[in-house]
Amino acid sequence: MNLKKLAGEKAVEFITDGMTIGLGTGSTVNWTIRKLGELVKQREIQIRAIPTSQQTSYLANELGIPLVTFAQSTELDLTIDGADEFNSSLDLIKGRGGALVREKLVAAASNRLIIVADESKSVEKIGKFPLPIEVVPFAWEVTAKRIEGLNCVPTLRRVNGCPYVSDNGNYILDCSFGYIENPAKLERTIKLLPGVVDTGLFISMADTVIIGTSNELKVLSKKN
Ligand SMILES: O=C(CO)[C@H](O)[C@H](O)COP(=O)(O)O
Repeated sequence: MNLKKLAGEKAVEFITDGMTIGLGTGSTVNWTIRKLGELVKQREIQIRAIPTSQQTSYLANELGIPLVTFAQSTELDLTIDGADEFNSSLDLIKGRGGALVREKLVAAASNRLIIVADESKSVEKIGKFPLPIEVVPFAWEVTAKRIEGLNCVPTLRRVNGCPYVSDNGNYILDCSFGYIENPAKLERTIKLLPGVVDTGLFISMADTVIIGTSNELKVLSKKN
């Protein structure tokens, strides 16, 4: 069973006619986007979408999903996206796919954030994998040193030996903090450092997580 497909396709049920939605990035939300593309093609639903990456923009264009920008709409009804880790409070780590800055901007402009993931992304404490932090390329070495001072090991993300460059023209540092005891505090601390654009910590942003497990689909919702 493809658990990413299971969770990704389920999320389409939350999209209703006339919505303006945010489309996340990654292999799980790609299933949502493909399913949505079928509905749009069959004229079963009319929506507009803002993509969180070039990659998602290409896929949505290929499927005929109408795209807009924040110039047309500054408020989104719903965003559907993936995650690298989530805990029972629905705090997330995102950004392994490199789209964290736009993903956070789109999520923050949305009335609701739905995360789609397979069960491997569920953790007791976030921080199992390195935390992606997007930084300005200028003086990135200095920024990395400052982040290192917060007790972690930052590694510049590379592709074929060259620094990975995000859609915003920035670099990404993958930072091994180990398990993060207080994600909200860490987020505030990192964001105060010069050179940091944003972090992959998404704290109190997700409303719902749809999880594909080998037995069933599980839905976690924010406790109000
Ligand atoms: O944060 C992300 C990209 O920046 C992705 O949503 C995250 O990496 C999950 O990806 P996948 O669904 O392929 O496992």
